[in-house]
Amino acid sequence: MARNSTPQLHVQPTPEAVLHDVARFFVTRARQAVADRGRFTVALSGGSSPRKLYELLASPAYRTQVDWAKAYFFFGDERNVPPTDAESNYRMAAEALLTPLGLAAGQVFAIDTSQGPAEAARAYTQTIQEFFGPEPAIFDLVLLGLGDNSHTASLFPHTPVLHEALPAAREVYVEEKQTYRITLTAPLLNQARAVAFLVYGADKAAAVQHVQHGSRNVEEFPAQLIEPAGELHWFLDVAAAALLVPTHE
Ligand SMILES: O=C1O[C@H](COP(=O)(O)O)[C@@H](O)[C@H](O)[C@H]1O
Repeated sequence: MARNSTPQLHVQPTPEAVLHDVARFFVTRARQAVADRGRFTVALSGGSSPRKLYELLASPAYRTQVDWAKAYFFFGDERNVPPTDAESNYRMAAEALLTPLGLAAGQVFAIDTSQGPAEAARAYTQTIQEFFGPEPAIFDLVLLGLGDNSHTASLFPHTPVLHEALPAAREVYVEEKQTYRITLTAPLLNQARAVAFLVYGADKAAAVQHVQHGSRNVEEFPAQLIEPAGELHWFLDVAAAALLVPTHE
């Protein structure tokens, strides 16, 4: 598949400004997708960084700008916990965005962890295939975060899922956290029309630098696997961008 993944950098002075930048990008992509294809499909990220973005999207300033009835929400990864658990990516997104928007049940596709990680991954692969039908599963937008160890979604360093060649969901045992997670594979994430990383804070600066400018080593820096067929955007604050060499455009 042709790659179009020269990263487009969007650097803002504060995390709050970055969040507004991503919210505007989200709205633009949602409106464009609905105009072009009649619906908007998005894979949400988890962890701590996106909660404020989701709250912003549900706030009056942004929620009126999207036809949410035509939006379909998936998850890039999930922890192997019930949806009520404080660690659940679904719970975070539901509290901050999905419940406030009052979406219909058929618009939100959570990863069902009730049967264990392997079955969760198998079932989620099937859920995605059934939603997209015979067409390739191409999300209009994939939101991603970046761990300070350069993981993204739940593509963690030195895990077998980094070598998965199929566009699918897979379980992964994360040694450093002594737990399973479920993640979309890099080939599936890379089918997206647009991928947007949201990264802020000085603790992420080294990972940002390694992923973007380090020598290629996907075992150490799994986010280097993200080379989408569509656009690749990095939304950073100055602290997270601090180790990038400035370029003059
Ligand atoms: O574990 C996760 O971490 C990454 C990065 O999260 P952050 O808390 O450092 O912002 C995130 O992309 C992923 O979805 C999440 O499960």
